[in-house]
Amino acid sequence: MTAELLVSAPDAELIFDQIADALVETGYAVLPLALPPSITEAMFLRIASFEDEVFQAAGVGRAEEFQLNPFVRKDEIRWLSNQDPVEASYLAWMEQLRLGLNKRLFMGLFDYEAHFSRYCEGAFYKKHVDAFKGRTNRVLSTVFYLNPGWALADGGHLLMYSDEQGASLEPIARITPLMGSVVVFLSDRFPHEVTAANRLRYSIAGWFRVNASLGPHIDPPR
Ligand SMILES: O=C(O)CCC(=O)C(=O)O
Ligand SMILES: [Fe+2]
Repeated sequence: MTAELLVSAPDAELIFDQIADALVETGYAVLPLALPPSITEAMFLRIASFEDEVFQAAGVGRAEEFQLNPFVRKDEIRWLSNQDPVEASYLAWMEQLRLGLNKRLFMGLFDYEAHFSRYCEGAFYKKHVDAFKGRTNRVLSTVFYLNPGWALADGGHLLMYSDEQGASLEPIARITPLMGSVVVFLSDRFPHEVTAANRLRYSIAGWFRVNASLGPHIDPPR
């Protein structure tokens, strides 16, 4: 076996099977390693290389409802684009996932948008849902983590709640943002939060969308 084979990508079709099965069973999937290590590594180097000015304060709501609210979220973001070859390789993998899920689950996923997120020390994102039932075209959320050697004491956990639970109840999942992990979940089903990070924390949040355009009204890209 060559060295290249040893570090070869996890079989994408198998990964897509796992994600599809988990979505059917529980509505969410957590995979410790999904993307080819070369993409993970390159994306880490990319986000780590950004100057502060590259990021913008993350807001809440979309379009005319958009507002900054540092009591809700303190992460900073930068949207991905196909202009950069590294970002394009990540988006290409997500495109494969889009097609793979449409094939397996007939989800009608139409496109994908994603941004880098940077949580500086102390940053958090309070409990929220990524989509309100019937009010959005975001249907499936993805989060990808780029943090080598994340310890429990580093905080910054993604806590997922079941939508039937009240505010005080225990999360159904507590996810460590460890390098290479991927979380995929139905956007309108799971309230979730990012607890305060005790060190710099990188993730990429993304959303598969359905085409919600009706008649001549073209749904805005963002
Ligand atoms: O970074 C994470 O773990 C999740 C971020 C998130 O929930 C979001 O950006 O909507
Ligand atoms: Fe979210």
